[in-house]
Amino acid sequence: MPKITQSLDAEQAEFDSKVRQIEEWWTSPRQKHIQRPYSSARIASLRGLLPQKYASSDMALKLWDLLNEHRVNGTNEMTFGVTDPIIASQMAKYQQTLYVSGALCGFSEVSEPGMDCCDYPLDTVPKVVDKIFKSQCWHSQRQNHYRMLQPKEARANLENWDYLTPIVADGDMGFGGLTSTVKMTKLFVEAGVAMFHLDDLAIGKKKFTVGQGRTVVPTSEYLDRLTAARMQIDIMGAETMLLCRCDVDHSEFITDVIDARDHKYVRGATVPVKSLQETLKEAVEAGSSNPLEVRKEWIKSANLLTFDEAVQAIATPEEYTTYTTKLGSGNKSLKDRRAIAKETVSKDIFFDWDLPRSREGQFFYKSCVSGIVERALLAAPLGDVTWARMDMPNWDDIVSFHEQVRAVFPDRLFAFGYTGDYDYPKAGFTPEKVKSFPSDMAKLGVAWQVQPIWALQGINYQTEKFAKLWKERGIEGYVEVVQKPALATKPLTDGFEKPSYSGSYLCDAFWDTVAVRDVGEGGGGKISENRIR
Ligand SMILES: C[C@](O)(C(=O)O)[C@H](CC(=O)O)C(=O)O
Repeated sequence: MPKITQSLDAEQAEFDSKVRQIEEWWTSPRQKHIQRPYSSARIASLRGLLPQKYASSDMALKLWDLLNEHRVNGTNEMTFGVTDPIIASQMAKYQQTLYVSGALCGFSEVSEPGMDCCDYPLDTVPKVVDKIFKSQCWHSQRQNHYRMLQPKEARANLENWDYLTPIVADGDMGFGGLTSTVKMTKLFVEAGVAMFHLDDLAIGKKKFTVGQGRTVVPTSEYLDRLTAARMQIDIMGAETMLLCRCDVDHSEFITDVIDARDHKYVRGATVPVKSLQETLKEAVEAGSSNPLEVRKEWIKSANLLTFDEAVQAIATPEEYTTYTTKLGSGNKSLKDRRAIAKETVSKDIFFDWDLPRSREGQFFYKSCVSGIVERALLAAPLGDVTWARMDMPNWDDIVSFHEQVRAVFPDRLFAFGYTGDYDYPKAGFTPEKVKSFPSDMAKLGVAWQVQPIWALQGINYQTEKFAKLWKERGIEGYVEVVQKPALATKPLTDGFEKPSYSGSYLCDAFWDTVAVRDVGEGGGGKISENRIR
């Protein structure tokens, strides 16, 4: 291996210049809102010596412009989840972005399918992004080639789609410790993603049917995750956008109480009872067949409250006012809260956040809008877009959340996901309100909106209909219900009619270019690239 012979002075000058370049880059309109907790020199020192350029940067800049245009106009992009390049190609005609959903990938892009538990390998979603991005490039190539086969005037009548729609992808909770997040980020950038989201959910603790809610990680862990991703994007010198998703809404647990900023939302038992785990163990040993019911009863008996709620329940109204005044608006730890309560409230406050801890050690957590706002505000400077993921669309909460964040960051971009099983009537939405929901949210700055799992509900529905038709009517049904309408659809659904979706012209052009010959009838007609040139 040859040694690098550069002088120390030259090496230092090169390094200093790289640091200056990074600093300049960070002041660009796309970058200037981001606040890094690390220096440009640290990033320069973390880079390798071979400068790389990533398509992810081009796609991110495109997305950045698109979403900011929407924000300024109070409009929005509407997209849906996709894992299949064929579906992605048709979306390009109506959507300006695509979403690669983790839930969908977990169902269809792995050898062992399962519910949206993020238990698939960390490269699963990046691989799907890579597949779709390459297909977008291919469509763009074949369309461009086909157009350039035609004389200039004829091109006016041809379809001309922008297949290079920026891809937004699901980074879930980063798939492990910080080095996993770094590796996943690298894969996303290399795959051509425009933006990906990282959530504050706990790894391995997504539960759906056991009557328990989501689990979030401490604020500090969430911010570290986002910082790890941002650092890796910076190391790569990419423009890739980071979407900070916060899952506090409807979260029932937090994994740890290491961060005092979370203390006011942690719930504890306010009566001296046996711990939940002891109670469950004893119940099971005594032959209980319904531990869920035992858990429910225990929760009732323990009167779970946050510390401040426990103070309010015990103190006189005057004492509580003195308590909250002394508390101020800072993020006091439980220890500080206890000390203030001791000074201001005459009775003792019983509060034990260990008694309710789950089998896996999680603490009970009170989800509320202020909790989401606090996290979103802390996360915002590390990312580009904010998403408060909601289990149910509560309009008042949606307005309150976005208004509070916008009061601090007026130009903030927001995202929103129409989770598949939203029950709109139950959430108080009239049909009119459902209709205006996207545009109402757009006025709050929610520039990017997604139905993440259409491919489950929608494709299942369409496939079931076609499977029935095929069984009952065979090829006649196919011709009448699929082929004829597909070929009659304008714009074309790219179903076997010229301009050839299959890319046959492109394929023939390769032969043609290599062999410098006409491709003959049935391929590209008599047109050859060499003749056009
Ligand atoms: C967006 C999401 O993360 C996904 O994996 O698609 C899911 C989708 C859903 O549950 O509808 C989520 O919102 O958690």
